[in-house]
Amino acid sequence: MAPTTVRHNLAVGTEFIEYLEQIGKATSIHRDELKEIYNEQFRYRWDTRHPGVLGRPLRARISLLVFSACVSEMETATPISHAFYTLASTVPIQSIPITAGMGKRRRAQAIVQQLKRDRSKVVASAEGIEVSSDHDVSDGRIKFEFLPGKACNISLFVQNKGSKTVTFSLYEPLRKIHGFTFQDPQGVSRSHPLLLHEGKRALEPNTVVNFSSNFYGYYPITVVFEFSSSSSGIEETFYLVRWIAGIGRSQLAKELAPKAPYRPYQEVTRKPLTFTLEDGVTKVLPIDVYPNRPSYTVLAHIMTLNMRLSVPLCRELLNATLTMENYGERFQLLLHLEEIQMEVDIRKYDMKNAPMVRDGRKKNLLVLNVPGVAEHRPSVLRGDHLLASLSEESKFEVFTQYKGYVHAVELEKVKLGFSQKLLNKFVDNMKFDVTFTFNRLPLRLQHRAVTSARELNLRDVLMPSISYSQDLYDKNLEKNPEQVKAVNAIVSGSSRPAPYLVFGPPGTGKTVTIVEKVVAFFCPGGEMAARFHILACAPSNSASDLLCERLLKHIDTREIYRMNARSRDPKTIPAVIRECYMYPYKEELMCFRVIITTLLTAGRLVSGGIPAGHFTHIFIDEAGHAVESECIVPNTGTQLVLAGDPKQLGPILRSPVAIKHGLNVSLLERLMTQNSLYQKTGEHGTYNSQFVTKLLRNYRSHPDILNIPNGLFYEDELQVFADEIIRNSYCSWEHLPKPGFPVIFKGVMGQDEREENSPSFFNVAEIEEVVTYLKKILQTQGKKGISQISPKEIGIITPYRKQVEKIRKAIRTFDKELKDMKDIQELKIGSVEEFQGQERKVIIVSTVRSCQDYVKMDEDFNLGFLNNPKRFNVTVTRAKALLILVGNPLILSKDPTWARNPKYDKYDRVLHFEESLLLGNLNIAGKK
Ligand SMILES: Nc1ncnc2c1ncn2[C@@H]1O[C@H](COP(=O)(O)OP(=O)(O)OP(=O)(O)O)[C@@H](O)[C@H]1O
Repeated sequence: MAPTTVRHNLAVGTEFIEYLEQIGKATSIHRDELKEIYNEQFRYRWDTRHPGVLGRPLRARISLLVFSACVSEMETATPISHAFYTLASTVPIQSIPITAGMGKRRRAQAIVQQLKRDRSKVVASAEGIEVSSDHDVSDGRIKFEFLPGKACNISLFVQNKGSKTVTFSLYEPLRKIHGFTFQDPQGVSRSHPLLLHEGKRALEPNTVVNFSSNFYGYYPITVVFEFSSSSSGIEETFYLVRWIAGIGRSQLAKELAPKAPYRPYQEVTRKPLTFTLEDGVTKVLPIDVYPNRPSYTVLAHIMTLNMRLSVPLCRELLNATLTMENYGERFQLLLHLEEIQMEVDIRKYDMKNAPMVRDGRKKNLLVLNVPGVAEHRPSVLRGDHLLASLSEESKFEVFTQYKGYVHAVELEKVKLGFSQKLLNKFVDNMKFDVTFTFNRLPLRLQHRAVTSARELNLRDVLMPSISYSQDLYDKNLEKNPEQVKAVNAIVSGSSRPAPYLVFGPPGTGKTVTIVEKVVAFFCPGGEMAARFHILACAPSNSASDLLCERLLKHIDTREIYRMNARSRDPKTIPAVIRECYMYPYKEELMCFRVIITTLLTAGRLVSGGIPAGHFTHIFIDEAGHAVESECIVPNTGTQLVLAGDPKQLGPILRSPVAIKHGLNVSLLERLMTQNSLYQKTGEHGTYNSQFVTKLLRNYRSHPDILNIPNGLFYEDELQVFADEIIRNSYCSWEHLPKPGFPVIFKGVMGQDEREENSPSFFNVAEIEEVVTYLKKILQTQGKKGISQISPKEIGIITPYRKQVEKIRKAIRTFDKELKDMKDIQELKIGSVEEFQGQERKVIIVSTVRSCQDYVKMDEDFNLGFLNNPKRFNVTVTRAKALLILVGNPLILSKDPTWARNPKYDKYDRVLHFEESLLLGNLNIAGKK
């Protein structure tokens, strides 16, 4: 039987009204006649049994369904602050004309338009009617706490404090949530309405909400109350809405609860400033690799002053096709646009009246508390600077801005080096207005790279059309497996001077093939090795660390140098590759066979004067994740090898304008989609292996883990080649809902919360599940053939930084069993970005999102898992043997990627997810 969701009921209800119109019975109000039509004619029309709506006056029921769906649509479509619910007190729902030509959707929209006027009308008392409870919070919200397994009763009182009699005809939850039941001593219904006489107080509750759940979590429900009163002989219907939520928090959840209510940063608006700048004290000497520009706030200013471009010329440039002639200018403009957005974004964090104190150990440093800095909001790194002015001077016409260099970032505190002039007059708790800045070095390096592209003659790399080395290429290699083909093509330089691309789905060995195998080939020691110098890069530190760790297995440590940015916190570097921060002299650097660094830090090699042509090969792993201008930061015109997957995370950018004009398309993706050398040709649509190799053998995951991404993103081309013992190592795990199927979806009714100034979200109910599963995994030692697992073989992925921080705290600080466990620090907890390129035997994912209101925000700011197929893809392809997904199925099922499962129709899928809530545990693909 089809499930009776609100939406489904709405569909059936409106369909039935249409049917009544078709048979000329639309105006019938006779209950028995409608009942008969419904049961005898309508209900079994298409062999689908529609839900029973017997026993209630049908029309009224349908109108309430229409109303319910409208309110729930409003709830889901708009952020709370903008969701104005106006109940058409002047236009009763029943009287809205429903014309035959009007589609269901339009009809619902028409009603929404009438309802969306004033939320307060459905919250506050109307006609003197009040719906209240002992648990009222405010704004129509009723929250109560519960303990798992213990029933709770919440009394609701409906009272008439007005001056005329009102009829209370119905109450109904908008959507059924497991655990809630309603008791109603007076049996209010449309057929038995209750008259509420004016001024009469309710002595006993009209409605009792019973709730119980065996699980902690956040269980919200929306209840609609229907009333009517007559005015000048006309009967008017109106509605009140109450949002009721049961909250169950364990001890851990209480410890992780918001430290203070969320208060978004207020933009500190200031009049135009006249100030003198007083430089501070820094340990890190800024290097000028490219002329530093003043900070910009206005697009026209940049274009006219710095690029000498008028606005129409900018528009023309942005819309033009990318050529070598406009390459530098176009990318510079895109980078400027990105910078403007960075400038706008960082202004949100500026602080007013922020106190500073002297550092306890180093008296020449001042300490500023910056909430959110631990999660890079704002992003403040060692070597960056900020500007501070004395708050008491801010009203002066002219005042001094002190430049404070960041010496250290510790949790929420930033230690700053200011000039002696400020230190001389400083007393503890002196108040400052603080302006944050961002480090322009990455942008400057990219400006330098794109402007010198033409000068360095990179046409053959960026717009390749030929290869000089055709005869070097061994055609026989085509018979070999893809990895061998790729290695040989690179070694023989088959694509030169064009870049060689290695792309393929997750776990197909791009990193291994290209970096480990090729680099190892070039570095056997001896005479041959002396000819080769390799630069291996990746866009992020975690991917570069991974390259280094893997190469260290094959190459002598003395041959490799992992170059880290000075701003990098040494504590974040894996122990095996921890390096000192002093850069070796140029001559020393040039002796290393392999240098590994991030793309941007590679700019230091160029600044440091490493001659063009020193590196024989430049490898870029995770190239799909890098902005094109980042990819050419290290480029000196040598053989470039790009490894990546355009279906995984792309470049992360802020500016919608820069994104619209292509800055979010990586070099790898541009070549693959726009350059004929890298496209499929011939009858069978094959790639030219002289320039590109596509890897299709997955060496990482169990087939059931791969199944969904394989179908969704790779046309089921991926083949399973993962080691059988490893991939099956959790198939007999006792906690699998379906034995042999190592994917678990754990449905959790949680709440996405924020705290203090941090805009990032967390969800404590999900953290509890993550911790519970983690313990189960770690406690499964040698049972039923499952071998002991070390924390370093487990990864926890979540899209929000706050959730990362809270999960870390839960595991490393609060949980008594976990915090002292051996190697627990090695358990990686991070964002999807930090897991790109990584793999673990077991992956636990916390999706966090539990409120539909924020989904649009995630989409706009490129956050979270919803509406983000690339992030979904990276997340679900990290696990080798066991994947556990923890999330709210009601929210996730609304996302096409999460909900996509061709085996179910729309309603089944919703039921399927809802069932996971009821059962507590569901194996997502296990139900066939
Ligand atoms: N030829 C091979 N034989 C056996 N195992 C392999 C082979 N190539 C790669 N692997 C293994 O497969 C796993 C995935 O490899 P790798 O990380 O290089 O994949 P990738 O394509 O770079 O993945 P991602 O797209 O997720 O970054 C690793 O554990 C690696 O050791």
